[in-house]
Amino acid sequence: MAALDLGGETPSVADRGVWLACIECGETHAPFDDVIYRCPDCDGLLEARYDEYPTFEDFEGRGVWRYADSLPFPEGVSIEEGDTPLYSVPGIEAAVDVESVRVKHEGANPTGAFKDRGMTVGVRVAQELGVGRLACASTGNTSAALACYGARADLDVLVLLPAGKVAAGKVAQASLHGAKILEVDGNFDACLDIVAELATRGDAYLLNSINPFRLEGQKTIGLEILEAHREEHGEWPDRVVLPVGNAGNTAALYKCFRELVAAGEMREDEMPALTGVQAAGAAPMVEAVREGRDEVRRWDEVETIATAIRIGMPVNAPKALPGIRATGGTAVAVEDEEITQAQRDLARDGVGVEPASAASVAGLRKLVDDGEIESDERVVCLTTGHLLKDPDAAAAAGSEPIPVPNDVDGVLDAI
Ligand SMILES: Cc1ncc(COP(=O)(O)O)c(C=O)c1O
Ligand SMILES: N[C@@H](CCOP(=O)(O)O)C(=O)O
Repeated sequence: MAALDLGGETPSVADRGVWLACIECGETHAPFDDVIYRCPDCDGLLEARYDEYPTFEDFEGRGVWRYADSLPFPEGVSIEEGDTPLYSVPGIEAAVDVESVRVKHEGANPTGAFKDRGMTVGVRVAQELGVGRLACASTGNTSAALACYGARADLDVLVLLPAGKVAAGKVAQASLHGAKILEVDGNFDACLDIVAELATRGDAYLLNSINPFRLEGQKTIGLEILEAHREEHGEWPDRVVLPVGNAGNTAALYKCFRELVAAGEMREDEMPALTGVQAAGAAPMVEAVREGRDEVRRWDEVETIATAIRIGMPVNAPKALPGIRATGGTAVAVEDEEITQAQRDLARDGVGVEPASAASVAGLRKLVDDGEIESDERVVCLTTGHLLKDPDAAAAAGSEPIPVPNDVDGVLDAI
């Protein structure tokens, strides 16, 4: 372990080696005395900090909790999340002019999305704080994961969904795991505004990605990518391409890389270039990156087939934008048709994903075509959720079943 910090104030309130620091003013706060989501002094986003940052040698075991030395607890409310595959995708690799493409498939998590990594940590923190009710706003996957992990921890779960805009598989998951589901006549951002207000009033513990402990769990995506990529290629990837909604993963991966720099595992100039992809109909981060702005402008009207990333105000933008810049990354918007084509291409390589996940591959293709990604780069695309999350989108992207009569000749005619 390396006794290094990530900058900012030396903590006055360290608790078990972990504390919260404001990314804006640097003020530090005890993590488990009170429930806080933002800096009480300046309203900035909070980040977990530790008195030591582990090296790869310190990790043992499997899944998210293999990385317990970089998490706030030695174990969590776990159903064996993490340890997802880093697939080769020969068809995509042949079609895209880069050195290599690998796909980190987070659809292989217990509830079929990366959110489980955040919830195994976040729900453990909720237990520590002794809260009674967990809550989130969701485009679907967060609600499925929170319902599942809340059930496992025997805690009440409340979820607010944008009415009519959440894929069927996700609502079914939240429902069966026992969450109370409220459908709001508004988009995801409106749901988040409401649930954040409930949390501030103390009516629920918020487990969206504004919660800094959620992102601690999601940091392990980066650790797994780096370990697996180095094992296969002998080096870190040059670039990680990922879909962006609330920008939690972008923030978490940047934090992962910075902690490895702090631990002496990685040089700053080796951090993979974080490359965010949004749907053209919901692209406030892309707009900010392309216009060189430090702040994201809220989009009130958002629309895309990739309902998981139908988000107009990414709450983690103040963490994610610096990550994209510091790593030499970029951001790009893709059309829904490009997303659907990438979903088909991934499926032909044997990787079944929901539309938002396919955005990463669509974005890679676009950036290569535009000459923004070089042919000598080793790239990892993050696919964030399983195909069955959104069966309607999958069926629409696939081919229609052919009705045939009940006899061999009829079947032979059809083939
Ligand atoms: C399947 C899927 N992909 C991507 C995202 C975007 O991730 P983030 O909010 O971390 O940017 C989400 C949710 O936001 C999601 O559910
Ligand atoms: N895609 C998300 C949107 C909410 O993101 P979060 O990471 O802030 O919880 C979802 O599945 O709800």
